[in-house]
Amino acid sequence: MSFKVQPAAPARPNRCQLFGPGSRPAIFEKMAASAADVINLDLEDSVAPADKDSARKAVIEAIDGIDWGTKTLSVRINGLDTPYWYRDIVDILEQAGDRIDQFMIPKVGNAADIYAVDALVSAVEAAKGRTKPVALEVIIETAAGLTHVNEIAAASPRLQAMSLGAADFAASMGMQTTGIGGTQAGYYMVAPDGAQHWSDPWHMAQTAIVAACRTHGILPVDGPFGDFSDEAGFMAQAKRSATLGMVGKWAIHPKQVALANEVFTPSDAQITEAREILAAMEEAERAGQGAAVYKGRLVDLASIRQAQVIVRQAELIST
Ligand SMILES: CC(=O)SCCNC(=O)CCNC(=O)[C@H](O)C(C)(C)COP(=O)(O)OP(=O)(O)OC[C@H]1O[C@@H](n2cnc3c(N)ncnc32)[C@H](O)[C@@H]1OP(=O)(O)O
Ligand SMILES: O=CC(=O)O
Ligand SMILES: [Mg+2]
Repeated sequence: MSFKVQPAAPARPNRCQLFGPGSRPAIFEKMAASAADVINLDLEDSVAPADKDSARKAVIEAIDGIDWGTKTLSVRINGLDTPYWYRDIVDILEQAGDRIDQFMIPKVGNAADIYAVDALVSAVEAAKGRTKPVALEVIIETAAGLTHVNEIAAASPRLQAMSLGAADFAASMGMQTTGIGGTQAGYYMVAPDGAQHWSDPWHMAQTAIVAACRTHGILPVDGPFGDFSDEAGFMAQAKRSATLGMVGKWAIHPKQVALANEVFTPSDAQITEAREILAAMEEAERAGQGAAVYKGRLVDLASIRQAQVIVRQAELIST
């Protein structure tokens, strides 16, 4: 272990982030009634330029006008390369109440992007005497974002979560696909017997995001899976993300909420196994041993840390 202890990520459930266009207020109540842990009201790419002002107004009304329960309420602002983003922040912080928890910043390219938003948020909060600081979350969805992912993760104490945005990421990288997440037809290897084996084109970006997040105590989240009719594809993508250390996934359709919650909630079997490993290690410790055998396999002090990840996830969700 480094001298610097790995910081803990925010202790709140983030298994599913349900998105909805800010220009479609008719679905806001449905979003609030969903089983998603986080709600993302979108002012960015799901809102046409002509609707930016009216969507912002609708979101401001909805922040206080709808009962969001205990959900984390986040608004995705427009990108810093647009004329809209400063007004998203200023109008929301001047006109909406304290129920907003977080701004999501899309297409971040470096730490200075976060600094700019942090500075603006801080100024408006101070001017309005707001006592609840708004948190930030970011999307890594450009080549620059991935290149600077570590400095982005370290950029502000307001930062709580970081998502991979597969659609814009693919576009920025020049990837030859129009799919949003999941298996890509061109990304395969040929085995000696001629069989095709699909590989995961999102793996490197996901792993880089998880490492940056874990280094700086931020929640790593998998972004959208566009084909909402493909449940098996969503589940496979989500399971890969969970296996790599991500804590949740976006839903771009209500159908996907239950799927994400299922994958990112440890199963009873996983919890039982984790608790048995911890018990086996306590027994080993009492016997003066640092390693033991559990169901025919090695468990040691590292296994305690692995098992604690599962137990902590389960405890977080049950509270
Ligand atoms: C690449 C990115 O940036 S992704 C993030 C930005 N994108 C978004 O926010 C898009 C979010 N999703 C949507 O806008 C919509 O789900 C769409 C356009 C994909 C599909 O919308 P629809 O054609 O209305 O879907 P569908 O007819 O299957 O909806 C079924 C029900 O769910 C509701 N619904 C649709 N989307 C949502 C949502 N995001 N949240 C809650 N409820 C929703 C519908 O109102 C409908 O309700 P009803 O049964 O009471 O009539
Ligand atoms: O914003 C999300 C994306 O995939 O692009
Ligand atoms: Mg995007």
